[in-house]
Amino acid sequence: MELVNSLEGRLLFAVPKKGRLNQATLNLLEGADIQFRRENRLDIALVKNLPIALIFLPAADIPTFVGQGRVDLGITGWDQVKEHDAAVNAAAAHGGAPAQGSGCEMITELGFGACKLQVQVPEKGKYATSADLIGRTVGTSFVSLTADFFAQLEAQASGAAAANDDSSRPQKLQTKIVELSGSVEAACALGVADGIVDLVESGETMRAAGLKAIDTVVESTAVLIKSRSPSNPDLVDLIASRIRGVITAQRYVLCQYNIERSGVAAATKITPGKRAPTITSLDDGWVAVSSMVEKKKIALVMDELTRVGAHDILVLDIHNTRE
Ligand SMILES: Nc1ncnc2c1ncn2[C@@H]1O[C@H](COP(=O)(O)OP(=O)(O)OP(=O)(O)O)[C@@H](O)[C@H]1O
Ligand SMILES: O=P(O)(O)OC[C@H]1O[C@H](OP(=O)(O)OP(=O)(O)O)[C@H](O)[C@@H]1O
Repeated sequence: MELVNSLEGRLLFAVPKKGRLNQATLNLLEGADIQFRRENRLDIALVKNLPIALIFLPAADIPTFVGQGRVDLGITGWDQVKEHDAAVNAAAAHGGAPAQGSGCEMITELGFGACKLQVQVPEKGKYATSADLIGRTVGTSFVSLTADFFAQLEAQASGAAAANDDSSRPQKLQTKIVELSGSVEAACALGVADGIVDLVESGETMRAAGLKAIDTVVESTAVLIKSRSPSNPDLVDLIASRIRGVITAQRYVLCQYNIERSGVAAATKITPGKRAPTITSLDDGWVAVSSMVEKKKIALVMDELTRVGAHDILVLDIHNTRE
């Protein structure tokens, strides 16, 4: 109770308490110098160097807390935000109200937790397209997105205008959606469902279960989200800017090289930098160039730089950045 009282005046920031997004989120917080010590089993941690409290929650619940404005900021999967959105809109439609959305605003993608929510069916089974599953049973943890997806398919199949908003979800879906909380891939083999809607990253889980993907419902990455009216907008901006800086540092390396002035135009085409390269004059008509390069492209960039006459090419890790 004492800890709950000490939340007064602090920006509340929800982070995944376990699962796929937990470790990458903790690394991001460390990079953004958000210092805290989490007591054993406690789901609230006070940040030592900023007026922030971290709230450790399941990734699936974070859009609810942020959407209702109970928590100011959150990190979760875009799939979870869209699922919450779909659930809120379906509930509003059920009560006869217009779609109102989840109340979560995306600030930035975070560059980890990439996966796709996909329709999957047995590899050697009789279903080839998602439309073949209309009227059948589909297992998923994402019941609202799945219901919307099949509502659209059913509307298209019945010749009705494509349903773009959730309020046009038919009262009674022909397709039966079965809610499963995990190990969804087991549902087809065990006869619980004809197809599933589940997350795919490498595809290993899917293939091991003898399934194949036939459609994509949502493409997802981890995102930083905020509520519509956060308690301290300046602090939200500060955190967003620190986090963007860390993400950029993770994505880029600094490439430095020397080249004769006559080769600079060709070389800086290869390394244009994030904004522009830094060029410093050296003696004897040579220049030193320093430029940010995407980590995943650096080997090719070094090959090309060598080809246009660059020397002494160095690649340095970037610890942090700020725009
Ligand atoms: N294989 C994956 N690769 C990349 N990101 C994933 C993967 N699986 C899940 N995610 C992302 O991580 C989020 C949380 O999934 P995760 O399975 O870790 O949840 P969890 O909180 O541990 O819940 P559960 O108890 O249902 O497993 C997902 O919503 C998705 O955005
Ligand atoms: O395509 P892949 O790389 O194999 O990843 C996909 C799997 O990862 C997630 O599950 P997770 O392992 O987090 O456990 P869960 O099934 O308990 O949610 C997801 O639900 C899939 O099952």
